Amino acid sequence: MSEPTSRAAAGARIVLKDVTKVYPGQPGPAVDSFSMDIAPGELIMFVGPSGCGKTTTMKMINRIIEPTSGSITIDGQDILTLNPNELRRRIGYVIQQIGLFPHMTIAENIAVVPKLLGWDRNKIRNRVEELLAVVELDPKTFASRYPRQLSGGQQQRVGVARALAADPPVMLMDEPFGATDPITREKLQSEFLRLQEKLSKTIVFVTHDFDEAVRLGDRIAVLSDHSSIEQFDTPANILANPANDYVSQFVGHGAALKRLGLIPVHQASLGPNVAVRGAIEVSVNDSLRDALDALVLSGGTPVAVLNDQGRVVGSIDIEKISAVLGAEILPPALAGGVRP
Ligand SMILES: Nc1ncnc2c1ncn2[C@@H]1O[C@H](COP(=O)(O)OP(=O)(O)OP(=O)(O)O)[C@@H](O)[C@H]1O
Repeated sequence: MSEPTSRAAAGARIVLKDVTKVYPGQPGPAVDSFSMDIAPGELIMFVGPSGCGKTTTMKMINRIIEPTSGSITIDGQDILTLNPNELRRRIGYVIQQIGLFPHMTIAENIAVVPKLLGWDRNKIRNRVEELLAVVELDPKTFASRYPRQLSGGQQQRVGVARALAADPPVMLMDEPFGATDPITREKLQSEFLRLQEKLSKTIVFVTHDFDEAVRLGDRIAVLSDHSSIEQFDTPANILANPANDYVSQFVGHGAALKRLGLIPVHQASLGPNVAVRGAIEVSVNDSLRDALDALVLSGGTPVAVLNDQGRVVGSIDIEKISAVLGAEILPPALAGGVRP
């Protein structure tokens, strides 16, 4: 198991120790002795098949489900000693079904927790406007609309804004983008990543989708039945070294390509400058997967790499990409096949 990833953070540390849940009348535990240490500001993905216990594990953190045994602390405080309502106000919660109140406007939906906390009207209004802007919905257009007057993706953004309203240190997200189409989903994921860069919440995020876990997670917990942790590590480490066959199955095909998607071009040692021809070029901040795409389009000819100012700072070819991953990833025949 890897060390928690470091990120200067506003979030809280969450420690689960031997947490078990046995539902009444069930022969075995849904979650069996689950332990995990989550650092402040980490974005942790729970990924696993339907029924393995992801949601049950997550919902014990805000006590929507009460643990049968074990302990959960947030910044050292045992959650069982806190009033559940107070606990839930300190934890943002976003679910796939969104759960906006249909008879309330968007502004009123976002204001639910601040109102419970007794904020004054001005403070609430300012916060609502700020949050709508954060999730890229124009307050003038959207504040007074009702949920049914928004698209699914827009409603999901409101769900995120509502969970952020009281600036909780912890967020729990249960398949939040699961019901959206692939394009909206990718957009919401990118927005969410940008947001997390700024906010550094501690986030537990449940998904079925391993690619989503790779894209978003600081660390991924691959879970099997009873919430058993098969591997808990960074996306790059899981892709490079799946712990067992179960994890390999989850990673699926194309592990090398997925890894390339995580590594920026500037981590490769670049070749000599080449002239920019047409649109086939990449930025130092693009991923090596983008660079590979560009190389396919260029027919294997080295592709120019541009810096933030648009100046050519070098070139990239298949061998430079392969060198970053390690020689074993691309078989020599393939690497040789596209050599210019
Ligand atoms: N209220 C309940 N009473 C009895 N059994 C339950 C209850 N809720 C969940 N379970 C069972 O506990 C196990 C774990 O369920 P859980 O919802 O945590 O899984 P999951 O991994 O989140 O699944 P999914 O991805 O389908 O949401 C399942 O076998 C499920 O049938």
